Amino acid sequence: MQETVIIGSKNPTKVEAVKNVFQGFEVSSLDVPSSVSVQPFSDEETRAGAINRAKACAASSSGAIGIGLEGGVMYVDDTLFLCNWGALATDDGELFTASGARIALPKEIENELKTAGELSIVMDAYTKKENVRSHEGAIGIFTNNLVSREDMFTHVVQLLKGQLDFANK
Ligand SMILES: O=P(O)(O)OP(=O)(O)OP(=O)(O)OC[C@H]1O[C@@H](n2cnc3c(O)ncnc32)[C@H](O)[C@@H]1O
Ligand SMILES: [Mg+2]
Repeated sequence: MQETVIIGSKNPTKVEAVKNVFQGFEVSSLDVPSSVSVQPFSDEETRAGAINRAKACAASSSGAIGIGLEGGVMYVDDTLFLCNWGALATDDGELFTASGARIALPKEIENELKTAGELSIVMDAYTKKENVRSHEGAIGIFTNNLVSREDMFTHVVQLLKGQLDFANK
């Protein structure tokens, strides 16, 4: 029987990241709530969103591995950073979490975010593009396309799968 992995998002950057790492698995996507704010503003809240999504996916289908990936922002001193968290939950109660690479956001973006409330809105306005969050993402824009949102999430999913493999070897 093929093992099933359910990713708690329809965002293609997240779905592709899971497919990149869980090759040979059946990967499906499910739009589940993160049950945190639409724009998490700390590591704790972003990680909680990832965990909520992973647990909801694992609970949705017997024997499935659930994965949650969540984007947020957090301050280090007075600099706002992009942060991302992932969680992997199994239906027998195992839970692993990992965070992604961080990059400082320009002051202009930080200021706009205070008004707009959501980074996706700010990024589309800033780049004059549509749906940056489903393509290169903010991390792609601010690394001049060297690291895309899918690349960053792929690394997070590798960190999750690696921990699962280590625990079950
Ligand atoms: O459909 P879901 O899975 O919710 O995918 P999303 O793109 O909304 O991603 P998150 O909810 O995980 O991200 C939380 C918020 O931060 C925004 N965001 C996070 N990373 C971003 C990025 O790299 N580029 C643009 N917006 C980003 C995103 O649009 C949300 O407002
Ligand atoms: Mg979202």
